[in-house]
Amino acid sequence: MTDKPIRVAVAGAKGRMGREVVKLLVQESDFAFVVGIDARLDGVDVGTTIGLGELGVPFVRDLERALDVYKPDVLVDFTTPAAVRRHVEVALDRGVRPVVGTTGLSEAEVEELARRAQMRGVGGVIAPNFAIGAVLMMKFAQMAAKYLPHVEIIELHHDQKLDAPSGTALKTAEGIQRVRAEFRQGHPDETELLEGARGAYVGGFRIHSVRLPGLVAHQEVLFGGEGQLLTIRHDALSRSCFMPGVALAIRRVMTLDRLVYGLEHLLD
Ligand SMILES: NC(=O)C1=CN([C@@H]2O[C@H](COP(=O)(O)OP(=O)(O)OC[C@H]3O[C@@H](n4cnc5c(N)ncnc54)[C@H](OP(=O)(O)O)[C@@H]3O)[C@@H](O)[C@H]2O)C=CC1
Ligand SMILES: O=C(O)C1=N[C@H](C(=O)O)C[C@H](O)C1
Repeated sequence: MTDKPIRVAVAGAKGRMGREVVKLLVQESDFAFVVGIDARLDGVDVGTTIGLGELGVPFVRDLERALDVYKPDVLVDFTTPAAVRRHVEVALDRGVRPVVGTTGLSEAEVEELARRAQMRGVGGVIAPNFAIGAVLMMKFAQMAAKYLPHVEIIELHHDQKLDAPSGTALKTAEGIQRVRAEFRQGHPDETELLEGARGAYVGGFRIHSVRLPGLVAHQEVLFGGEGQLLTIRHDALSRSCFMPGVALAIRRVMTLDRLVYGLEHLLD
């Protein structure tokens, strides 16, 4: 007996990440791409819109209708910080498992969504970064912070990004805060001559956000100690680097009975 393919809906299918996800879904035989969600392209074929040729898979304007009519097992979401929370709620309430790459959810919102998933008995994955290299960068940064607690994060992204700091930078900071006793770095009398010069303050250290055309997604975590510096850096040079993580999440979410935050929870 062959297993049935996993039915997948994609919110944000015509965006930079959504397009890559659609390519992934049509390449892998254990996935069936059933519907795209887009407010402005109701009824239009997703494939022709994103240059993949006719796929026979429509865009549907309304998320509720898309889930009710096409009955996906999984909703992949790469949309915007403004849309993502409601999308996850709608999916969970219908028993559809969310796999979310969209950033901008606060820790409190993630906790609230995890409670909702538990109440409904539905699995889900929220991962601010699906690239294995970025997951390792966050892990290495957490290891280093225990021994080198003076740290600054610099994240660099393309200039169309809506949220700052990035979800990856915030998750890196959360991990560091778990192992670093809180203290305020730098000189106590330090003054910003230009507002924002020292970046965003989180638990005693700083996150700096750079936005430029030409960049994709990059992050450095810098540690300083007496007579030494350690830099941990990850560069996403192409959005294809996120796809193995997305594929893993779609497959693994089918067996989860809770919502997990971070790809690391799906790795050995
Ligand atoms: N977790 C990870 O590994 C990664 C996460 N990201 C995150 O993914 C998100 C998307 O990034 P990216 O693809 O670059 O962004 P894009 O702006 O290229 O794509 C977002 C898409 O979502 C659509 N959209 C907006 N609102 C809705 C809605 N309510 N319903 C359905 N579709 C909607 C947009 O349509 P329109 O333009 O018409 O509004 C657009 O097509 C960001 O939050 C980003 O930080 C990005 C890369 C990796
Ligand atoms: O918007 C992006 O591009 C990215 N967003 C995610 C984030 O905010 O961390 C992941 C990656 O950095 C690319």
